Amino acid sequence: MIMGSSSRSRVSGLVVDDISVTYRNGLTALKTASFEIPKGTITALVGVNGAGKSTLFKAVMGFVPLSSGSISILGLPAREALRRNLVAYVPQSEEVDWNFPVLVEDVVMMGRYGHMSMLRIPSRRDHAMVADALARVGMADFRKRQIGELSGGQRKRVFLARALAQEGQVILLDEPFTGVDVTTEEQIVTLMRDLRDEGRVMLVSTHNLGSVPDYCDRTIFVKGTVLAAGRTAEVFNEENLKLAFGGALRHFVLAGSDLHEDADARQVKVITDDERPFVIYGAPRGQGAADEHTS
Ligand SMILES: Nc1ncnc2c1ncn2[C@@H]1O[C@H](COP(=O)(O)OP(=O)(O)OP(=O)(O)O)[C@@H](O)[C@H]1O
Repeated sequence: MIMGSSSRSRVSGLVVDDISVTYRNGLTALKTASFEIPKGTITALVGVNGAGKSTLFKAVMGFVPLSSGSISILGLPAREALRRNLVAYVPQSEEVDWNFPVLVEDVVMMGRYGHMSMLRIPSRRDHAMVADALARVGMADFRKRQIGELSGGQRKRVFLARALAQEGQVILLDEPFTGVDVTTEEQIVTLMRDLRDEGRVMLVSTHNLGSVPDYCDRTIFVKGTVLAAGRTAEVFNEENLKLAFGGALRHFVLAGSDLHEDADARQVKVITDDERPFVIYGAPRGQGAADEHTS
């Protein structure tokens, strides 16, 4: 249970306090989950399929009701922060109907709807914000294209542009790197770092474990609840990976003649989901702390 304090919550980006979510079919997808992340951070949300990552996003967005607990965003109750358009959501590709005929610039303009009157007539500022957002994700030349004609990576960038046009201060990205090539992944990471440096809160669900320590300041391990949360340097370790992923990850150790021609006792431990291995370089157990790196 996280105890509330008004001075602390003013600097907090996102505080999830003891929340539980039960779907209508009776399945409790999250039970007494808590974590807190400050502003100006990129946080990874990791866990196996069905662990509850999307449910957590939906809970923050107010798409599913909490059966208990509370969420505060930038020091405000979630409902108020949502009303003020402070939270932007970049969905998984599968959640979007790509056959719907809509231009790229119209998708990004949707991010401005919350800032417009009921008539939704875009102002000059709205158009400027859309152009800026598209330029920022490198998609300005595609503004008159149909969204359905774009590649997976280009669509992701358009949805990121929508979040920027919305001026979201808390941005939730649901698996932004699925089906994206390495160059696009790098562009998205660079953009996320810039947004972090502007003081925004980025929460990213990802299955690319190997890249988490590269760009995520914090990590939250999810498995029906929050197993562990904190600075990546402190919590992204073998123990929590095993707790969260168990048999879903392969572990192997390279040592001895597999690794060295001489009698070097050092070893390399690899924990992998077969996409991006997480590599721990170090001495064998009992011979000093391991130095952790990713490939
Ligand atoms: N609308 C729903 N109604 C009932 N159960 C649901 C609903 N949405 C998700 N669930 C269940 O809740 C649990 C958590 O699902 P969730 O989508 O949050 O997992 P996830 O961690 O995002 O998984 P993935 O990595 O596959 O995206 C799963 O058991 C899922 O089957």
